[in-house]
Amino acid sequence: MNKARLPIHLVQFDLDGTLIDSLPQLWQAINIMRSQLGFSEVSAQTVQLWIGNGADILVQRALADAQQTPPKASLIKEGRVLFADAYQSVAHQEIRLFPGVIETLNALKAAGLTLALVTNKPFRFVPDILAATQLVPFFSHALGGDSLAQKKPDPAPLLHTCQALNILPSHSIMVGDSENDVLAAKAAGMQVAGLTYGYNYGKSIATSQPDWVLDDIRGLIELVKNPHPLNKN
Ligand SMILES: O=C(O)COP(=O)(O)O
Ligand SMILES: [Mg+2]
Repeated sequence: MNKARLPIHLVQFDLDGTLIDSLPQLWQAINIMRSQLGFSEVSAQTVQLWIGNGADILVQRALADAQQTPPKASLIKEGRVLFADAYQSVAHQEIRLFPGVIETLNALKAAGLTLALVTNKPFRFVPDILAATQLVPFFSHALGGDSLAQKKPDPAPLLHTCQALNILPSHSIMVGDSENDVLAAKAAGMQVAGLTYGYNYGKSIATSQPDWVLDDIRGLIELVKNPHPLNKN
């Protein structure tokens, strides 16, 4: 059944796989960590399947794959430090925005909407990435995966952002590439648009049943003006 659609005042964006293609840098950092620990390198396609639950889980997945068994706590600890050092040095280098991102953010801002960032990436990596991609001025609020005790798919970061900006979840939309974004938005009582070009464990975002499925982020520009069920995919 179609829900009544309320006007949208706040757009919350995911980062990895939605605004930026961070796979090259995450892949590089995972391989640096694996090499330093004496493990073989992996393909970008494999690393892509591990993205979505923050850096700690990414490292755990990369080590479990390397050992073909759950890694010991001491190895995970070592891996996290090596990954963090490697990623810190490459995270913002030659980073690519997905097509239409700047055009979309400009159009939404010009339409008077408030924009926020809610990523599962640890917050310490976020400011350099936003600065390198010239995204800083767009966002009124930004949270990382370690900013609160819970991260997506928990609704807490999305609800926290609504509260901080004094905008109701029912007047907000989440935009992301992962089932974690869709689950968090639904649990928060927000509308949600799923993008097809990012990282979702190799699955189609449509399987999570977001309110809209978009192949191009520029689709948001019309959607937020008229978030009517007829626009629904
Ligand atoms: O850090 C991750 O695993 C994914 O980050 P995201 O929430 O911006 O997609
Ligand atoms: Mg993402």
